[in-house]
Amino acid sequence: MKHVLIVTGAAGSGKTTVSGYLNETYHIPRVITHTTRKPRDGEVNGVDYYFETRESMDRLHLLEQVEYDHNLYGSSYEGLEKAWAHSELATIVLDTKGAQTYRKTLGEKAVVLFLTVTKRHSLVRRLAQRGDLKTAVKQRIASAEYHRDLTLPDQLSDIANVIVNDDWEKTKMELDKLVKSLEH
Ligand SMILES: Nc1ncnc2c1ncn2[C@@H]1O[C@H](COP(=O)(O)OP(=O)(O)OP(=O)(O)O)[C@@H](O)[C@H]1O
Ligand SMILES: Nc1nc2c(ncn2[C@@H]2O[C@H](COP(=O)(O)O)[C@@H](O)[C@H]2O)c(=O)[nH]1
Repeated sequence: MKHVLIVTGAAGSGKTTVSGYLNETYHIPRVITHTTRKPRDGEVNGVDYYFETRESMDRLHLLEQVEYDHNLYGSSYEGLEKAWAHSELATIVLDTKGAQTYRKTLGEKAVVLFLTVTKRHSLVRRLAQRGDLKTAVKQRIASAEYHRDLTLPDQLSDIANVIVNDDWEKTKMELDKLVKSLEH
């Protein structure tokens, strides 16, 4: 049975890092999503995101779309099918609202992984270390979506796999266990 691992959690919790690790280690493809956000330094169109305008976003046939920190983000069923054509297991990085939509739409095919950290201030430090501009970090941590995604939504609490991503070595071991459980 095909599965998609939904990687969700707050900004800076390590969603993209986790998805990259699963791709490099297990060749699990990531569904590339669409956004109207401007690319960060080093981000490449078609690799990190499909970068869109509000107009081009309107023309897409999306499975779900959200507004997050004043920008639109959305993902398509075609994107998921494209990833599933290569592998029974795919990953997608979503905010918690998108994670809930996927679970409602795909049921048990959507396996949810919620990332968190013990100390919230480490998230801000990680965003700065990633190279995000000071103004961008300030705006992000002031957004309602950032605060919402610090906590696992009630609707996902019974089904989500939770990883406290304080220590990357431990996180990798937990991810290895999760992948093995999905392979069986
Ligand atoms: N366990 C960890 N310890 C220290 N740094 C980490 C850890 N996991 C990830 N990072 C670093 O934290 C930064 C943010 O990680 P990442 O970009 O994966 O977060 P994200 O959840 O995808 O954020 P966003 O939602 O803002 O895109 C990166 O520089 C990454 O290398
Ligand atoms: N519901 C969706 N959320 C998405 C999608 N693509 C990314 N995201 C999430 O948006 C925020 C902000 O991302 P950033 O790259 O600007 O830091 C983050 O939580 C992503 O996981 C999507 O298609 N749908």
